[in-house]
Amino acid sequence: MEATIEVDGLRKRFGRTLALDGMSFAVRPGEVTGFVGPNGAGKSTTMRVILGLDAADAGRALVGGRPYRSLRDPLRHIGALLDAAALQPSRTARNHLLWLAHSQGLGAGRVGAVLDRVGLAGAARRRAGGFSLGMRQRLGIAAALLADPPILMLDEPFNGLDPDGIRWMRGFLASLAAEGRAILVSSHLMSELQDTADHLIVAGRGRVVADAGVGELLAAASRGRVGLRTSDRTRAMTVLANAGATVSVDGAETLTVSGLPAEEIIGLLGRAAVPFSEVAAHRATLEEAYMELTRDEVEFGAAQAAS
Ligand SMILES: Nc1ncnc2c1ncn2[C@@H]1O[C@H](COP(=O)(O)OP(=O)(O)OP(=O)(O)O)[C@@H](O)[C@H]1O
Repeated sequence: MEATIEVDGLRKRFGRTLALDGMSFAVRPGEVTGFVGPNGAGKSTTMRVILGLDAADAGRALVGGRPYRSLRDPLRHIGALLDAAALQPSRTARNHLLWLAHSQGLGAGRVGAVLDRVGLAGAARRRAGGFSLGMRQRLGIAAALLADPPILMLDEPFNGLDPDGIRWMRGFLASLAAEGRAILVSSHLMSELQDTADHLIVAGRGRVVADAGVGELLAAASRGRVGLRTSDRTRAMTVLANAGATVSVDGAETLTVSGLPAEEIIGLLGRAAVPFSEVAAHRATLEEAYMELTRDEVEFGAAQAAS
């Protein structure tokens, strides 16, 4: 089976709310695809439709080329974590997974392996009710991996993780993708996906606002900006502005310059004897790329709120 998720033209209305308005994208194998967007953009609804938990009013969602409901052993095709809190608190982690495996006809063989894989082997005999949110996320992912599916779909798996947990999750998702799996992971904090996502689907108001490779997005957001460190900010700003650059202040000694290449900046400052200790092409963060992509969405939202 192909390790892909495809959604095409999904529409879904809840009463007066149009939750999905033509949502369309594809998730490819061997990649972590970040699914991002502000609250209410339709991410969870899309995931629920993919799993057949909500029916779309129009459009279709395919898992490995087929609707979820038509899959014979769905857990062998796609593992999902939608709500880490959905567990029986009195059960131990191990018993939770044994129960799941049993109820899905999977056998107990992989329970130890998945507990190990998510770093919960030491807590296997502890009751899940006493787990932190981060541990619950790991347990939820262990459950999603029980049948060793080629596709994983995780709704906000970074939620509640401390910095160590976030680092662990990034590496973990990357290792799952490196095994050839297709990984769809939602988040509303771009910084969490930095160094993990290969591809981004940005959602806004029920549809896709941007769908692109992360490298491409970062390059586009970085283009033409140069960071400058100088102990004479005022003179540097005057010299560069006179040469036609746009200059903004970042910190006490740092400026961002657009409109001039780094070599020209170095030449201009040198000729004017303005001291500087660093001139470097700006490397955008995922957060900046996202802000640029969603600027129109946000302006629209602000204008709406004001009207
Ligand atoms: N069962 C429901 N009944 C009514 N409205 C719903 C229901 N589920 C979702 N919605 C609405 O649909 C819209 C999309 O919600 P959804 O949860 O899919 O967004 P999201 O992108 O996942 O946001 P979040 O990051 O907050 O989870 C929201 O306006 C939400 O209030």
